[in-house]
Amino acid sequence: MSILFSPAKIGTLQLRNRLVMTPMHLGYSPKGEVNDQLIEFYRARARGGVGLIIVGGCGIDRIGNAFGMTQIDDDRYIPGLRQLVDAVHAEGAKIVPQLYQAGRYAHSALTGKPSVAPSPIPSKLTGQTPEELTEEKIKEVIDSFSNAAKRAQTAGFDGVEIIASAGYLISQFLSPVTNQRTDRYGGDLEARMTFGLEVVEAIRKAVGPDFPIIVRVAGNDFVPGSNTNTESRAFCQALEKVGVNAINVTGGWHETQVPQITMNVPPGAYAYLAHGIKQAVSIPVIACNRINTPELAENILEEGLADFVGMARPLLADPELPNKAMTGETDSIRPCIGCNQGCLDNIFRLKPVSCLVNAEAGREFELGQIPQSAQTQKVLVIGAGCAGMEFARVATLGGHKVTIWEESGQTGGQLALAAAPPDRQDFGYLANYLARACQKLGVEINYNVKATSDMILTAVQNEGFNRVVIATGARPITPSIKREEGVKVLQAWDVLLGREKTGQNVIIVGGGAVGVDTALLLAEAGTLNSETLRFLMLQHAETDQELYRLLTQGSKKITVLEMVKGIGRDIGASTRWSMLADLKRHKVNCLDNHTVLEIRADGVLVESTGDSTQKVIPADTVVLAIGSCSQNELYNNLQGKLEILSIIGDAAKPRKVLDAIHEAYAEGIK
Ligand SMILES: Cc1cc2nc3c(=O)[nH]c(=O)nc-3n(C[C@H](O)[C@H](O)[C@H](O)COP(=O)(O)OP(=O)(O)OC[C@H]3O[C@@H](n4cnc5c(N)ncnc54)[C@H](O)[C@@H]3O)c2cc1C
Ligand SMILES: Cc1cc2nc3c(=O)[nH]c(=O)nc-3n(C[C@H](O)[C@H](O)[C@H](O)COP(=O)(O)O)c2cc1C
Ligand code: SF4
Repeated sequence: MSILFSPAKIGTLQLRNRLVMTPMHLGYSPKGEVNDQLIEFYRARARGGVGLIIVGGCGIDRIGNAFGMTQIDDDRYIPGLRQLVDAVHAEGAKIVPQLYQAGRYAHSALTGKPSVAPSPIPSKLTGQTPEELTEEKIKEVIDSFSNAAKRAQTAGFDGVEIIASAGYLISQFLSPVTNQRTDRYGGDLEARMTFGLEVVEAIRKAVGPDFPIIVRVAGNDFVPGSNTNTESRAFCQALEKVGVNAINVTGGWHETQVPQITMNVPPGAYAYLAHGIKQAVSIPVIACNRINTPELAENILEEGLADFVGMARPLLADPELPNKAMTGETDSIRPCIGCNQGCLDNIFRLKPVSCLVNAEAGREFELGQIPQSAQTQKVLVIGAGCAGMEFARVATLGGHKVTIWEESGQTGGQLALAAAPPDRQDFGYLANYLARACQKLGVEINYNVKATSDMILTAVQNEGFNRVVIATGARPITPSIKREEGVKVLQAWDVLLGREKTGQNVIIVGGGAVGVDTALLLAEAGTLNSETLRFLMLQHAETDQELYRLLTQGSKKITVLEMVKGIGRDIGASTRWSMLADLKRHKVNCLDNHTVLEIRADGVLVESTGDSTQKVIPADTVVLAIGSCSQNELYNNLQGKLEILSIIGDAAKPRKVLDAIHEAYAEGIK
């Protein structure tokens, strides 16, 4: 019997299961309103079987909100909010809004007003200095919280969640780093809790004793000098005393230097934070962050680390995850791979949230169901990378019959390369999902078939294909750099796939994502593996310092050379900083603004863009990571010779997985 799918309560609120969709600010409400896009997004998640939906941050005022945020700061939003509630209720799920005030994380360029905070300490996120809240203004913010909660109740929501995590306003009051007040809101931990507790008390007064209140806390701020799980436990105990019904435990602040939700965070890594809180309170506790499979969720509940499990991005990636888990179809769940490329990176770019693996996310209203074709087409796809497979999946669902020819002996194409560096294995899960989906749908994949134009034309003639899709991807570029004999010159793709071995002194030419990936893979050589680390730690065999050195200092000397300014510029903002920090940790020498002039027997001759000085950097191996070019010859040769011919993914233009998947989806529903 599954614990995850057993009914449970938060206060008076009866839920059909213990899976909670944690809040995501989606950027779907340009004017703060509930609209069809938002309603259909959440309706799909409710239909998918989740127990409770927490609507992503809802602005309680106009000084602490963000772009495209759903607003709950005015009665005029109530009718729209009610429509949202009704849609979710009709699908059997419950729904609460998250009441959001960002404090010094709000940006004046978006709100039009200076941000506010307990103390005027510059924000690491915005670079702006907030205004210190006077006691009078504090009262106004508390009123905004309680008025918003009352509106939520009027709109028919099943409760509210208050955000006291991630470095937003309430966490700013809780932390000694951001709260330097000398009045009753500042000082020791008890005083710093005052604001948060007053918010809860005001809300409780506004909504009455039975309306469920959840508070989202940071299980550890992961900010030097700020609160840890110890202080968070004390806060949660105080929250329980003032009538909070559940605690939602997330990780650290946005400004933390400890990755929170990137691909390198091990699944379920932060469940221990929820457990720490659970040991201190008797109200239900929700564990979250990178809990990306139902099996892991079940395990967390089984081990007693929490009472509920939160998932945000896994439900963006696959709204049907709960239903699929309940019916034993876990292997058809489309996995969230923690890339952030469609979701969080979009928020940083002030764009609405989408998803790399799910082209429908955020477009449920616009797209509806995959249209069923009136006439079944026989389609030949060349290439079983993510573009070819996603096309095949979607076109088959639309009623077509698809055959794929794949040159190699496996599916996934470049996903195998993207998955090769340390902590990037999730790309492999996407490849596995697409291959399984194609297999289940009866897509015929013929391996070890290198298509030529003649073969395609013959197949079209003899086998009756009425449509051909070219999804042949890309190949790495070999630059025309002058080379002397003697230095080993390899392609990054071959190194990543283990087809070629480097020496000990390696220069990587190209500091984009592929160069960074390759450097991180090579930097692992000769470092401690996790099993040995665990053994040495348990035995107290080495000092922490020595273990850190052994984990980060491998056997190779690595230099990354980049012609223009900046390393890893094509990596999304939410992930780039963490990968650059890894390069630094591993002492990878990164030289941007350096052009390679020659590859010589003794190393590489480079010129600095700034002062045009030249030097030779010694190396025994040079690895090329300077980009890729489309494999579009088939398409070019076949143009005009076939009735319906198209080209998708990297074959059309080398880009990213998101582009390949979304383009394939669009082609698939044509
Ligand atoms: C090291 C590396 C890291 C990357 N990291 C990321 C990342 O972090 N995020 C991201 O979004 N993107 C990343 N990318 C880019 C991403 O992997 C590609 O954009 C995407 O996989 C392209 O998919 P595709 O299906 O269009 O092409 P491919 O994956 O190249 O697939 C093409 C397929 O066609 C087959 N094929 C080619 N010619 C023929 C033929 N004549 N007959 C039959 N079959 C043929 C190939 O064998 C291959 O399987 C990375 C790429 C690399 C190399
Ligand atoms: C695009 C995006 C927006 C988010 N917005 C919020 C938010 O408004 N409030 C909040 O508490 N957490 C927010 N989060 C954090 C998520 O609730 C969740 O804790 C995080 O994504 C990790 O969980 P997951 O791995 O299940 O996605 C957001 C996350 C993403 C990716
Ligand atoms: S974009 Fe990436 S991280 Fe975000 S939900 Fe989709 S797969 Fe997950």
